[in-house]
Amino acid sequence: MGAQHDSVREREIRAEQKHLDQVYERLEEKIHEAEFLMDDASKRAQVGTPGALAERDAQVFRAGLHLNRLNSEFEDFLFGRIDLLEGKDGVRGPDGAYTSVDPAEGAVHGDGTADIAETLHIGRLGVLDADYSPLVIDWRAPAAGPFYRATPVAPGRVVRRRVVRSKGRQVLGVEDDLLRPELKASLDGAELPVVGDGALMAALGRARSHSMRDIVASIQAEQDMVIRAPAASVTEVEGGPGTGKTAVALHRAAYLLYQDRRRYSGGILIVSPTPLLVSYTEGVLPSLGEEGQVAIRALGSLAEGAEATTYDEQRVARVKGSARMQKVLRKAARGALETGLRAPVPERLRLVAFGARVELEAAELRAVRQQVLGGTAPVNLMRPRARKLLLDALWEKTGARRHYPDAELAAEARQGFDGEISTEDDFLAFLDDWWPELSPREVLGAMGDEQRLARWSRRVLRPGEARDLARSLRARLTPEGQGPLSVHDVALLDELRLLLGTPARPKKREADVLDQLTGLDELTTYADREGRRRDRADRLAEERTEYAHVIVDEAQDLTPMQWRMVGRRGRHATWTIVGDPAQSSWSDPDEAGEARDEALGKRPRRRFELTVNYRNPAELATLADRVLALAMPGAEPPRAVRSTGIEPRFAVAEGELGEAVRQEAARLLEEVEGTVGVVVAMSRRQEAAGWLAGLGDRVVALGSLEAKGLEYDATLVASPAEIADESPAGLRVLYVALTRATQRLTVLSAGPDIPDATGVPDLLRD
Ligand SMILES: Nc1ncnc2c1ncn2[C@@H]1O[C@H](COP(=O)(O)OP(=O)(O)OP(=O)(O)O)[C@@H](O)[C@H]1O
Repeated sequence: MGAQHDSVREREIRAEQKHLDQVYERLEEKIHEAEFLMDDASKRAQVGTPGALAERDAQVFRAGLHLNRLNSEFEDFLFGRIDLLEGKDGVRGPDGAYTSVDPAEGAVHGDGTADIAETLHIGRLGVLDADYSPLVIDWRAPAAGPFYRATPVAPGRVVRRRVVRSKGRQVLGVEDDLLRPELKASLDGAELPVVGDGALMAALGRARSHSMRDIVASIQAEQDMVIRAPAASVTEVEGGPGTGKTAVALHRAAYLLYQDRRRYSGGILIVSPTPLLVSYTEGVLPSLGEEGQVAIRALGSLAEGAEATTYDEQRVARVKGSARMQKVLRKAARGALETGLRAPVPERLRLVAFGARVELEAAELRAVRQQVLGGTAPVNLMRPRARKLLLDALWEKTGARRHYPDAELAAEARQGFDGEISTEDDFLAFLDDWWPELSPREVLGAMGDEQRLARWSRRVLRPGEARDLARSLRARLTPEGQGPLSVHDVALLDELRLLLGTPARPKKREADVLDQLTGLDELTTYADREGRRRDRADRLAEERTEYAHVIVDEAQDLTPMQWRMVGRRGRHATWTIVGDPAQSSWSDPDEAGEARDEALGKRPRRRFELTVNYRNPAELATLADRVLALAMPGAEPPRAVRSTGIEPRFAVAEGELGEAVRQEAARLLEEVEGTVGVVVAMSRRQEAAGWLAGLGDRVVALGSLEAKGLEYDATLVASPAEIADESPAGLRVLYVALTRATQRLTVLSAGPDIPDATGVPDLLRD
């Protein structure tokens, strides 16, 4: 039976190889065509006739795309196949495939036999043969839907689903799922063979590296519903750890671009909690053939120019993230004008005008300032009005108006007066000191002064909170606001930018016509393209302040102030929001919920739930579920899809914690092929890196908040009690730490964990 099975497998691999050869032959033809078209197009671009751009549009675009993606050295260009019964209405779509999801009336014969009427191959992009029948269907096309959606309960027309594994041009293996096992199906007159036992398990068991892989070959039905959900509104997705929320969000970005490239030329923003998660996930979209239009940014890098990676103590983070900061910042932006940040605020204005001295006293100046600040415009943009009202007051003071009974003459004289004064150095210097153009950093720096901040935050923050906030700002920033920002400072800076107003920016560089053709600039080496991809992505992020679609990953962790910052970037956007309340490290979910509602406005929402944990084996998930029960009583954990038979290990640090961590990490490195993550309390983040020195780059140390979204073959969680005690949301943070491993988990206890005789810490006991 085994030998026979092997020969079936080999025969099936040969059959898929034949198809793949055909695909590559066709692709080579397309490359030649594309090169010819590109060449021709660039000649026409040099001639520069007005119609040139329009002429070469569609076909060159497509050819360039093929070329670009083909050169991307895909490991598995073609990865799937479905064998289908005839479609119900016999109608075929533009790609040549039947459009109906349901089988035709007579597709299954009375004796339970059926013929395969259609075979579709699914790949990273669509390829048509010379007579326009599909050789490969793009995974995002409607015809590919059944590859992901069909289940044995609702198979539709799908009889057999096959995952084809290939490397370069060589087919390595096939794995089949039979969705209608009750049928005796035949293909070209022979019985339909079935090989292997499922691609999903094979994919899940593979060792992990420091970058995430795409899941195109094994997207599951509940995930596919999210990926292909219509984009007209807000798509909200909740699911426990490992349910594929991040993977789904990334695949959705690729799907949306495929669906409506024109609309999403406005850019897709993916907001990620940490730079670690950004670098872990940023390879997925290029592997799906999508690059330029998507910017993945960490929360600490969302405001222009910021690159924050440091975290505040929880106590301070709670204040900085709170919606109450809006009021404080508003007061600070206005109050900073009166504090003389750069030079003492002048108390009076004295000038000589029309041959006489004119003067405005402190009280008069204050009245002008109050009048201007009564408006709602950003503070820096009020400067012209302040200037105008000063001139009004000065003009009144000269008494000159009375000398000109004729209105026309008076207006002329006034114009002369304004012209004279407003170019005078003394007046300009006064204005700079009295109404300086403030930068967000300057105001943030000014908030480091305890007395000032106490004034600006009166009746909004408690005195202790204001003190903590001022101290935290002063510890990192100079009084001018220079110095490293914390992740939570960035949202404050962004809010200040809004309150202060940005001076007009220089005009954007004209977009390069060749860039728009996605491909003309791609007739280059891979390394070249990588460099350019980064340049382009950077440029995109610099230039865009608003996006057409915003995807928020780990949405449960955004503070109210961060929701405001993200919301500003998607005022006219559609949204996809993925998260898990049970993993939230924010202490006041209600306040964050309100800010989220405000960011999303009245857009209709579509909700989805993901229920299957693809990451953790059941043995590890069961342990994590105990913490979930404490962190969120009554919450339903996701169902772990596989089991390894390997239970978590419990160890106790008898001596120094660092030494024990090192030993246990070394042990895990022996046991797994891929990566090991060592999760410690945030306060131990620095020293933990030192503990692991010399163990190689397969192992990394992480503060508990940095572990968000990441995964490792094995995880070592050092002192659960320390992690849980670090903040009011500590148990949820511990739940995150315990759900990072794909194979093995070691829990290392120290004194505060109160381990029992078998080393199980108090928090994890049954
Ligand atoms: N359909 C699938 N096929 C293969 N692998 C999958 C599938 N869905 C998810 N995975 C894998 O499961 C792991 C968890 O996915 P992901 O990180 O997207 O989950 P998550 O819900 O974002 O988790 P967390 O909430 O813990 O951050 C990843 O390794 C991902 O590749």
